Amino acid sequence: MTNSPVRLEAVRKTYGRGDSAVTALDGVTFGFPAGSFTAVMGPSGSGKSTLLHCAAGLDQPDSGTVTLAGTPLTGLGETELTVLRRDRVAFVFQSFNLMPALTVWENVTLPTILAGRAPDDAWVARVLDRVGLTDRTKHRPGELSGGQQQRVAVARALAVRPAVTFADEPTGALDTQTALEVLALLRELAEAGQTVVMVTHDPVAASHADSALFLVDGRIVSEVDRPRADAVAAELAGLTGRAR
Ligand SMILES: Nc1ncnc2c1ncn2[C@@H]1O[C@H](COP(=O)(O)OP(=O)(O)OP(=O)(O)O)[C@@H](O)[C@H]1O
Repeated sequence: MTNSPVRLEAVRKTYGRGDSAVTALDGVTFGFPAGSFTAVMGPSGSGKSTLLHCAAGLDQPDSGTVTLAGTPLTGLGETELTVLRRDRVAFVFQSFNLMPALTVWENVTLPTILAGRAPDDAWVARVLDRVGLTDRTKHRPGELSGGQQQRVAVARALAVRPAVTFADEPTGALDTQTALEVLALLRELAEAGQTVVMVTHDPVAASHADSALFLVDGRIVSEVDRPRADAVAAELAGLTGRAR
């Protein structure tokens, strides 16, 4: 775990109090290796999104430590966290958070500009081509379909070429072909040395990752290397029976 851009140690997270308390993460220790593409899987309510949010510094664990891009998050102020997330991390979440007044091209290049760097126009054009939006670069989000907006969000994350990309169901709203292009782009990021952590319910999406990590009741219960879709589906079917 020495070279882990994302490391969790004994991370616990409980929501609510007393009788209604829910332990979402129950002592998770894991290091996501540099240059790896990991699918986080498990039954509904097993803690996948909570793990992603804690790992990305969007949510704070009750105990344990998270180290992101070499920086321990414990004790960081909101401003330091914001700068770390802006400069080193990309998010592909289901809520797209696109800027309605900006064009597709402007949305995709905004994080790089905010980080004080010049966008790599050739790379941005390539990413937009891969998500099938080359002819939409001057459109605004309101002029696009839901799936197209999600593709803009994916392109925006990939354009930054961050140290770590967190993706929550990145292919959920996409057609099969576009989903495959997005997964291939995530794979490319990992091959270029970046670290990709993807929450998904889809065994086919997980089969594009280097490994699949399985959660049950807030604990990591297994990991499958070079996951095949059928093996992932079988593992999930077995775990669903064990969930509370
Ligand atoms: N803000 C919250 N307040 C109270 N309970 C929460 C909150 N967020 C999550 N939980 C609970 O924590 C547990 C883990 O939730 P989490 O969203 O991490 O699961 P998940 O594996 O991502 O689920 P799904 O696959 O359904 O999206 C669940 O029991 C959930 O109800």
